[in-house]
Amino acid sequence: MRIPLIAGNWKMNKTASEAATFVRELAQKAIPSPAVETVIAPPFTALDSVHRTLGLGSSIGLAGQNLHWEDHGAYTGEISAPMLKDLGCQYVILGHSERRAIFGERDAVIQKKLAAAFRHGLKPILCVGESLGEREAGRTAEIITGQLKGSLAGFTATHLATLTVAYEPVWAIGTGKAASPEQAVPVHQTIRQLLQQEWSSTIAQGTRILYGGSVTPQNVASFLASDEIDGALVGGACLQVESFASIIALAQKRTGH
Ligand SMILES: O=C(CO)COP(=O)(O)O
Repeated sequence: MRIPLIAGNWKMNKTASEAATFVRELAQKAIPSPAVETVIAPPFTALDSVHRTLGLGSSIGLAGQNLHWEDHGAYTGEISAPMLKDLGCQYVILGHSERRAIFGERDAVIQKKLAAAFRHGLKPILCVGESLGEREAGRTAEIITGQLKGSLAGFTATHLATLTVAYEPVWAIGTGKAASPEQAVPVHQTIRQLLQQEWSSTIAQGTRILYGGSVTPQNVASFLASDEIDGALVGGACLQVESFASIIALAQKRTGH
């Protein structure tokens, strides 16, 4: 049984003090439920204030938005896995399409980052997704498969036990044009089949695959209606307490809690 995950990727939004106000309100509005896991990924500078505001034992988990593959050293401007752990993170988002497109991250680098996450017990949320041109050229499955094989190369089933994959079509991110469930589900199936082929059916059945790209309170239920879609990675709609809390509530409703 895969417990659905609703994760909010704040991207480069909110100062530490704005973040504290936000999570105080979110903790009041979002009713905790064991049926749906909730995670937020504030910018690095807000992690400490969010962690302190939520307090120990909060039902809202924390994720970093990125990390460096080394634990420490001369890497100006970078943040390591032990630093994220120390600030209360259980998760880290890796391979986001904005990291790939704007910062030139390739699968081989994402692989090293995944290794750092696994080494330190941070659960990675690995993002994959095709561009509009790639989809229109009928290359979606090939692109997703290549990204997964490249970034997951060399990892064992034991490593993958803590992996979450997020399918985020690049053309759906921040555009207000979400994929339809009919477009997303076959890609989720492709991802699950690859996990089965390359690792095991236990890994394939146990790995959560989220959908991301213009998820809103209006469309989240249509994604979660499919057994293939184990939650959502939310961008814009996670920045307001009302909309993120209602996405969480809708996910809980889907699971009957
Ligand atoms: O990139 C995303 C989450 O990681 C999705 O962003 P939007 O929900 O704003 O499209």
